[in-house]
Amino acid sequence: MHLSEQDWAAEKQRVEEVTGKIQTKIQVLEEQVSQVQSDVVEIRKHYWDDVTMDMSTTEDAVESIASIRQQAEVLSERERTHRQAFAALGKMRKLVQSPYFGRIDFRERDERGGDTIYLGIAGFLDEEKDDYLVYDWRAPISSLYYDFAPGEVTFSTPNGAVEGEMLLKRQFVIRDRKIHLMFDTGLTIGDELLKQVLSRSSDAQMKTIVATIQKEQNRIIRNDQARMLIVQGVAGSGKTSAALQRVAYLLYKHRDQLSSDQMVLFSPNPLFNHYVSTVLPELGEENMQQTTYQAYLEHRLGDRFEIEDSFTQLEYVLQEQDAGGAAAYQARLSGIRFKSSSAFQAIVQAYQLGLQQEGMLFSPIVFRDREIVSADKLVKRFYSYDSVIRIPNRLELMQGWLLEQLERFAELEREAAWVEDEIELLSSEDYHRAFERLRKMERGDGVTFDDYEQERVLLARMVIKEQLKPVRDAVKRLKFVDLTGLYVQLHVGLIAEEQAHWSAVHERTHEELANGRLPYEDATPLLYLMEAVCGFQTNGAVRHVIIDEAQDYSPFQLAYLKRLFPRCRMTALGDLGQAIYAHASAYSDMEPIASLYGPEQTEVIRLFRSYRSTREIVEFTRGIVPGGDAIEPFTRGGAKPRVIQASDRGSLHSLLAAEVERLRGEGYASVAIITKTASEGRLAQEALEPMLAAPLVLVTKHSPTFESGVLVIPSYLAKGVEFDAVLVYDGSHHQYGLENDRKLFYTACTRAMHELRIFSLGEPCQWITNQSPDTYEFVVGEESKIHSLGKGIVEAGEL
Ligand SMILES: Nc1ncnc2c1ncn2[C@@H]1O[C@H](COP(=O)(O)OP(=O)(O)OP(=O)(O)O)[C@@H](O)[C@H]1O
Repeated sequence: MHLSEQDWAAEKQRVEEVTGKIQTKIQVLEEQVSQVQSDVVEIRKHYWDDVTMDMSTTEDAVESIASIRQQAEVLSERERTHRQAFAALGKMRKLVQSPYFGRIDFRERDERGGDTIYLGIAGFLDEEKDDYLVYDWRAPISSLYYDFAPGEVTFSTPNGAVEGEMLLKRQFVIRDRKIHLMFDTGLTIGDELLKQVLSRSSDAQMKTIVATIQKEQNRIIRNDQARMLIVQGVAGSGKTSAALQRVAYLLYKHRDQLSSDQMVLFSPNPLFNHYVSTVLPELGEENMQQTTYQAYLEHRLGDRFEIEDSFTQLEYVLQEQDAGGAAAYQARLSGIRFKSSSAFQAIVQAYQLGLQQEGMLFSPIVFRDREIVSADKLVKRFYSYDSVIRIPNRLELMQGWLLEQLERFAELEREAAWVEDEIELLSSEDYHRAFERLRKMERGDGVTFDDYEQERVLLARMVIKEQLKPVRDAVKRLKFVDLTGLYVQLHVGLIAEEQAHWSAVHERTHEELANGRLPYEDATPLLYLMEAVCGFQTNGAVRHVIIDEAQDYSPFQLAYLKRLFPRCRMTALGDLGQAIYAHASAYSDMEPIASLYGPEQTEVIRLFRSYRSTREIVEFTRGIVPGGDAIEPFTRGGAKPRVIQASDRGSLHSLLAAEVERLRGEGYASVAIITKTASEGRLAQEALEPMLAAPLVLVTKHSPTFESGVLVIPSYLAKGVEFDAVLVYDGSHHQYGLENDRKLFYTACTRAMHELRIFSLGEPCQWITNQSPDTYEFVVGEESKIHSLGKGIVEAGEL
């Protein structure tokens, strides 16, 4: 809609006025911050000057403690004020550059006149006039902007619904305190603006979307009812974006009860953690806790086993599958699927119940190769307790008993020859340390260190105590429970159940665990068994858990997370089209997630519109997955995806290198060569690196971050992220020919924002050839022609 010169002049003037006032506020805050900062420094410096310490009588002592406490309170109040002022200053510094992005004129029903409301990433109050010059985008009234076109509207407030009429909706792009763009919009938040935002080059880190949140995304962001909110959205539909703005919204709405450390995001990999870590700070909020499921497993079981990660498991599955899938592979696949299921969880539960009566296994308590308490004795002790006592409680009783046994053992060991030897071996430093420690320990007992006999007794005690420490610690951590044995025994019990390939599964599990390795599919069941036996751990402090790529979690893992966070609300983001793990492809809908809290507590929001990629890319990629017809492209045009067939690996690399150079020449900042596996990635990197002008970075599961530029990245690590241009390294029938490869291929292709090129060594896979030929261009690349063109950069289209 065309805006008049007066409109422009008025809005320009307003921007000047508002930014002027924000600037004044910044000065005030800067002074406040520096003042409070010096207060804090002063208090810390003179902390003890203002404290009166007198311990002569009880009253004096009480007074002294009160005086310390008072001083501590003064300090902590100042520190809090400093934190708040500093955070407010950060927000104002952002706001002054771009104070708002939207305006709505709203008249409440049965009222005259109306209000003009400007929306920005934070609110700004003109304190003198008590007037909000900018409303926070999360304020109740701001939802009008995202949900309605001008006309009849309604929004919810804590005091109920407010109805009225929206008279105007206007969008702005303000940078460096200047209006760059301004227009009045209709129903959706200007497609034009969205097009502009989406056309820009991708970044190594995600951006906020507050200025262009779409109506269906707003439903996700502001949903405050569901215990379990499932967002089932197609690739690039803004699931992650909506979830992050949702965190910001919840932190704002519940600012008195909720803090960022009570929210946890489970990311698909550490790279993704880094990719999304800038969104909340950009919105002036602190980041929530970010982790991966793998990191949690490491935290719980890392001291007992070398835990396989999900990527290594996936590499195994993909490589063995391509190698023809021998019997061992089939057995492992079947084991992975079964061990991920709720049925297996129920078996573990039933097994734990059975252990109340019989079957508990323990490791003997051993010290210096001597058995202090045998496994048999431990079993007898365990079953000597009343059978109504729960297993974890019995173990607690055993723990106390064992610690007593260790005390007794220590007393008896005092005369042992090894103790004498150890004392002899004490260095003079050790000896001195021992002396100091003993002096402190024995203070008041009238014991002196001059008495040789006394000295020897004390040193012996100390030596034994130190040497026994690991045994005592292991007892405290219930490590005398033979967890591995219990888990293997569970497998033995299932052999008769005729579960497919079970003998092979059992053998493999046994062998791996015996070598201290824990396969990924066993990690959650074993952890669950450990907790069922030793006592469940829960985290009641966490109030919101967000699971990204939720389709990649097994039903068992989801149930585990539910138990771990008993007081949380959950947001699960998923796309079945991208379910790439062997355990995940075992189910074909979101049922395992949907049934976690039951239908009454669960709400599902579906997103069909894909924002990441151009219309042409979406029209191609939606043909790869079943049900892809429902995917709606956004109206941003670009080139059709191009499939380039090479006859041998040499020409594949030449074609790829030429394409990379061409795309870089066109100004694309991030170009990703996506391989199926990590080993294919290494091969690609070695071959291509010498052929390219720019450095070629190989991204592995150990890379903590990635920057823009040219990357080689395995498909599963590219999950959740995006690139200006994607070059699928080898989309041939040979590489992606099986049904199991389809989702991996889809995941790789949907990472592209502007350009998609699929190279193929030989015949392309059926996920390409089954599509309508209108959706892509097909080129047979011939190396001879590359040379004949006689230039470094070759356009595949010219071949
Ligand atoms: N309302 C919006 N305004 C601007 N950009 C948007 C909007 N919604 C999504 N986007 C952009 O679309 C891209 C994809 O978003 P996002 O990564 O959140 O999608 P996703 O559904 O999590 O994708 P995937 O499942 O494929 O990883 C991002 O660049 C994001 O900034």
